[in-house]
Amino acid sequence: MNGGIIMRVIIVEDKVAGGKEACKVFANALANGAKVLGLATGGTPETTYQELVASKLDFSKLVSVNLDEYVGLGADDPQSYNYYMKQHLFNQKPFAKSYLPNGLAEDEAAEIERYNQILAANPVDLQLLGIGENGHIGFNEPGSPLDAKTRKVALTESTIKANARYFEREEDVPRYAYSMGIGSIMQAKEILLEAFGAKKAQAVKALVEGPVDANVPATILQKHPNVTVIVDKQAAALLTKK
Ligand SMILES: N[C@@H]1[C@@H](O)[C@H](O)[C@@H](COP(=O)(O)O)O[C@@H]1O
Repeated sequence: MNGGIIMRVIIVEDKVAGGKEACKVFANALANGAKVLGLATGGTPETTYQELVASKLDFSKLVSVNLDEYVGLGADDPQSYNYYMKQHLFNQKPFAKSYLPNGLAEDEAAEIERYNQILAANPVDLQLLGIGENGHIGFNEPGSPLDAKTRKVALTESTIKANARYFEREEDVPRYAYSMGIGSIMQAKEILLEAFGAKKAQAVKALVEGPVDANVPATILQKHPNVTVIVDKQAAALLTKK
């Protein structure tokens, strides 16, 4: 239970409508002086990025920090999250500075430290999140410590399978990633989580109605004071209160 904090849940027809709602949340954050945007990858935020690209919003004086990156993939690798961000947002709407973990860093501990320093120097005003079918956020898989900062994480089999659609073969999906920890994510002043499609319905039910449970990492968001959840009808299907 969330101790009285209300999570705003917006149910939309589909992911296109979801992207439009999300764009409003971004516009509002910018109007309120947001300087640092926390960004996410995956299929879910694609419509949001389309809306942001089409909008008049200006990110040229803002900083972005991303949640995660696959260990072993460089920024020029089409499957990397660095590449994804350039394709979906940065090429069209550049920021003053955009940070992602470096999947090719030789010294992993130094890379984690570097990213934590970036986050300390750039507190996130609005963090965009998707959600894994198993309730993961970033790459914080079930059982992740709820107070962790950036770290190297092993992907679960379910995440490897879910993300295999972006790779030629399932064997090509990296087994590790650098991810902002749940503690880092919870530092954001405001959080916007999106979920579209029936595969996310169970995770969304746990997120909105379940108890806080480290086995469903997203449920910790119930303890955050400013969370908006945008879901389509399919992802909202198991919610009891609509
Ligand atoms: N690390 C990412 C998450 O940030 C993302 O939210 C999730 C869902 O992805 P999708 O939006 O493609 O369903 O999967 C990946 O594992």
